[in-house]
Amino acid sequence: VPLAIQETISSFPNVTYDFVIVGGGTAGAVLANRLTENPRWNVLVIEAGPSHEGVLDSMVPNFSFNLQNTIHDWNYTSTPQPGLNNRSVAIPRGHMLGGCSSINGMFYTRGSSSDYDRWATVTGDDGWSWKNLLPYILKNERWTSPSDLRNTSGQFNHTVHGRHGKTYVSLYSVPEALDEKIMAAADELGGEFAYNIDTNSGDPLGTGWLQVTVGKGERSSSATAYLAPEYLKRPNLHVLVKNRVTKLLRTSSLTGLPAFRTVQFTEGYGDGGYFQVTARNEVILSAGSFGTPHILQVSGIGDSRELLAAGVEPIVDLPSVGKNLTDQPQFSMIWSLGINQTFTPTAELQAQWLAEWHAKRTGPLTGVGVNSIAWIRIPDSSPIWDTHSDPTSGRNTPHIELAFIGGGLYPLPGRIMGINDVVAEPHSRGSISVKSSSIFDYPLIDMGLLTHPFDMAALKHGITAIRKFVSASTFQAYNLSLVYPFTDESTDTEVEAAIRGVVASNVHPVGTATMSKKGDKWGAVDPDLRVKGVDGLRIVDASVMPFITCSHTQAAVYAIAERASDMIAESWK
Ligand SMILES: Cc1cc2nc3c(=O)[nH]c(=O)nc-3n(C[C@H](O)[C@H](O)[C@H](O)COP(=O)(O)OP(=O)(O)OC[C@H]3O[C@@H](n4cnc5c(N)ncnc54)[C@H](O)[C@@H]3O)c2cc1C
Repeated sequence: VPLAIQETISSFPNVTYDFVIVGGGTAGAVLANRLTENPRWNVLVIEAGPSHEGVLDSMVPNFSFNLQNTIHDWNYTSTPQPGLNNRSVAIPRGHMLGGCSSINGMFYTRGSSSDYDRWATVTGDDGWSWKNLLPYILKNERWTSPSDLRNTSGQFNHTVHGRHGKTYVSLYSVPEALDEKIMAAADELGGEFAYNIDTNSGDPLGTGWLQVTVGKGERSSSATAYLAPEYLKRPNLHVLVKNRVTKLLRTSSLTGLPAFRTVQFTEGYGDGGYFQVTARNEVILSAGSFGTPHILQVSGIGDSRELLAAGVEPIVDLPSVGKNLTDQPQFSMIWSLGINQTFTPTAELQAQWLAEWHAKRTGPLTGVGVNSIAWIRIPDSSPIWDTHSDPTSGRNTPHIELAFIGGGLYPLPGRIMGINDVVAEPHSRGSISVKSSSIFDYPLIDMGLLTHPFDMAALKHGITAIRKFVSASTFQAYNLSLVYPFTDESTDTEVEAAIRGVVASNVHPVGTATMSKKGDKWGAVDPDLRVKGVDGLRIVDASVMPFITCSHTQAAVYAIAERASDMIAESWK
């Protein structure tokens, strides 16, 4: 373990910290790196989970699912979901350095330009627009070749990528038989499925190749990138792991607003006693969409009535904390292939793949399981618009994401084919609320999945689009039969019941401490990410997104964190 990462606070030299970052996750690691570029600032990161170093399942792209339900996952469970026949759903969250970027599926998708332009409109800060945020998106990105080193020309647009950032981004690396079918179907059907050379240009609509946060055959997380050994050498960066922040404490204030510059934390579960650290400049909350609102709530910052009911003394009434929880409902349609020759990954093959990965960082384990995606917009002519308003940010924005899952190994297809149907920008909202004054009592997480009827209508539109897609002539050779979660014979009522029976969270919760205009009564932070009505405290993570992006959310989090680092540095220089 490098000196900069320690498990007890007393292992660090006794210094005054200029910034204390709560959560060494996706955003937190970016801030830790950028703020310590200034050698005059001492920065402490407090992370609840362990270090990322040496965790094989986090390094090998194909092993990411092994991390769920382990010490590296917070293992949250939702409340019973009325939209899902009262089922509770699992919501994994990273519990290690790098946070979710250390356990996620590595999809690299930015969303649409209108998503960011909408943030700029609702916050009144043009700095959040696509045009102004793009430099930060590129500042994060280090575009590189996929591990199979194939010729990728025509598979991406080099003008929209950054080459000098920290997080590796590359095209998928394990070609599959299904790939050519997907592209042949996109060609044959055209229109909404037409090939899009780069769905990360700000205009995602259409079918394209997947880009992933993988470089040199390994996962690139915010920990591997921003807390790389060269940065851990900085004497002004201290990273404390396996310590949970339990509360923010009030400190004296010069502005008249309540100040919260002291952080209380503990090793393990509090049995070893509690510690405190006070930041000279600011405390930055980067504990993620659940951790951040929960810490605010146990510290007395939130909806006063809710806090009182949970036995927490309210200090700052901020009713938006924990509201506006937004996530994408998703499920997979699965077909079996009616052909003789399909591929099965035997134990022997898997052992060979692992040996290849260890020796060369190449081979099938460098893949994430998906090579292409399509982003579909419900047409203006759809009857859906007779009864629903459009939740998306603009006309270049999809309602539905399709992700294609093959499971084969070139040239053989897998035994089954899956297509994920995802509502990219849902209407439904949920909430996270505090249960007691102890951080160790998990909060109540209501994902709100499928509580708005538009989201069901959108998923059904997705099913129609998927059926059209697999009707392309290229799929005839596969002799497909739909086996899950309904069949081609199912009635509309059966389909809807099946959807409610299987829909899960797309594990992209955002919006629980949302940005709004300065002076707005709703929202938790101003456009400069300062907590409203509070001094000395900012939030930098997925919780500040006022609306979800039509994407997997890590690219947007990286952009927020890169811009926030500049804003914070600017205000204390
Ligand atoms: C299984 C999974 C798959 C995903 N797949 C993708 C994908 O393929 N592509 C994509 O773009 N996005 C994906 N996402 C979503 C994406 O990774 C997240 O949106 C993003 O990483 C969130 O970043 P964050 O900084 O807001 O929070 P996090 O990365 O979660 O960071 C929060 C950190 O704070 C720590 N913390 C929380 N509470 C405390 C406390 N009290 N004290 C100390 N530390 C605390 C946590 O342990 C964590 O390290 C996935 C997420 C998951 C969980």
